[in-house]
Amino acid sequence: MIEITGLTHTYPDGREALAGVDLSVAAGEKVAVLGPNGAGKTTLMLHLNGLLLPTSGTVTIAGTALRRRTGAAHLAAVRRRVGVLFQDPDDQLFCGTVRDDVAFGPANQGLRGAELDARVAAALASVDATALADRAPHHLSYGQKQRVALAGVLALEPEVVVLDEPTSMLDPATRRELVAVLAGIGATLLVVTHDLPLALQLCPRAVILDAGRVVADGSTASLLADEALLAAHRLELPWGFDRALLSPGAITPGSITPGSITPGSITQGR
Ligand SMILES: Nc1ncnc2c1ncn2[C@@H]1O[C@H](COP(=O)(O)OP(=O)(O)OP(=O)(O)O)[C@@H](O)[C@H]1O
Repeated sequence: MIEITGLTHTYPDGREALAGVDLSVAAGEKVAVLGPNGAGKTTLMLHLNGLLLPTSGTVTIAGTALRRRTGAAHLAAVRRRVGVLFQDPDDQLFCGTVRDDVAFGPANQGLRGAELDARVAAALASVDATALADRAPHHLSYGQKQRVALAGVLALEPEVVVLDEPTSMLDPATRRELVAVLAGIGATLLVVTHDLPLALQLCPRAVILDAGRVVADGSTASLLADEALLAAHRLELPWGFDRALLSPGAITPGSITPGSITPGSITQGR
């Protein structure tokens, strides 16, 4: 589904944020993208739907390649397939009501009438935001905005969903509910996060990015169990984290339900 080869990105001021990234992700995989501040995670994410284009190298989504000089038709094809949830939901909420906001993308794709209404209702229900449909997005709390922004992404029924720090501002209950929603998504999922328990809960596979390169790629549990690897890349499990959760088979996709592991149960003191 995602094939990235030799991807470099240098910003106009000369800063090289990606220095040769190679990454393959199969359809339906859930992959966490970990790494210290400034590693290039957001820059990588912005290449997945062509918001940034490679300085060199190629990003191929379901067979459509994005290169330095990619045309509008290729960009549109990729953007139909890849939904991106930005770290700040205010970057993607702009309509007068939540319902209109969630409808915006599918309406742009040509959906109308009952079909559009059903798509919006299903997306809002999937993030437990049905009751917010008539509210003004700019009046919502941060966590509510984030759920509505996710509904807007899911309403497009993307094959790939990319999330940048989806839990950074959520209270524990909202976080737990979001994890359950994301665990149930059939799409290929890439999650950029500093929340290592989230990576473990949601993503069987993780990559560590540092200084613009992939420095580790493997099962999330095995990467998080490698204390030297974590220390080398400024990654830390939360205080009190139960290392038994890193044992093979301790977390399975089936164990993630709205009532399962919470950040509290993982980090509760020892
Ligand atoms: N628009 C920009 N212009 C110039 N440099 C940038 C720009 N955006 C990001 N950078 C630089 O590119 C590098 C990678 O930044 P990026 O935001 O991709 O890292 P990140 O891994 O997402 O970091 P964080 O965990 O802090 O969000 C950093 O050195 C950053 O300062």
